Amino acid sequence: MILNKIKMIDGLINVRDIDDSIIIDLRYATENNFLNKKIYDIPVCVLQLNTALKLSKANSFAKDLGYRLKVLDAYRPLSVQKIMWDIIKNEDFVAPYWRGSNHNRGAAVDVTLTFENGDEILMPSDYDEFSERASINYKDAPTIAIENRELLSMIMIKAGFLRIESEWWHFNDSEYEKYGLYDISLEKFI
Ligand SMILES: C[C@@H](N)C(=O)N[C@H](C)C(=O)O
Ligand SMILES: [Zn+2]
Repeated sequence: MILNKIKMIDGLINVRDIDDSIIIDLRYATENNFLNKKIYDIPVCVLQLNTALKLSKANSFAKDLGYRLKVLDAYRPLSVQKIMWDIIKNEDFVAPYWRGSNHNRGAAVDVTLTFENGDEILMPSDYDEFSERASINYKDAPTIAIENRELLSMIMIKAGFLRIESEWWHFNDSEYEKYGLYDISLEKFI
């Protein structure tokens, strides 16, 4: 990887430029999401360079254990945060656009784990299932699902991320405060 050859805008880069072994399935670039609406024009996974390097490290840890990381969301332009907020308007599930989300900084990722063949492992809830089952404290799920949730958390924390209480799939870069909120279109990164 030659870092000075990578296209970078405000510290943000295309994750594919540093690691092509991470599975990327940006759900908001499809209709397979809680809005049933495609709100990203193109499926480009963008993060702050240092956040992307941490994610790559997490993917290596996962591979050492026989798994792979699958990214469900990464950098989200601020104007898309407003679209989401206008539909949901519930701070438990969507950060208000005037405060911004760590996704708008390119310093948060939504991830799960897959087996080596790419099949997702069982978790206590679906992605973006906004219920008590999404909480990292939810205990009334099959033991294997709880173990899988904790394995994902162990991998991400070891790589430099922090978890949040309400969503098992969401991880903030521990250094998210270094970054601003951006409204750069995903197309700029291809
Ligand atoms: C919408 C959901 N995937 C999400 O990202 N929620 C958090 C709270 C956010 O908007 O930052
Ligand atoms: Zn998230």
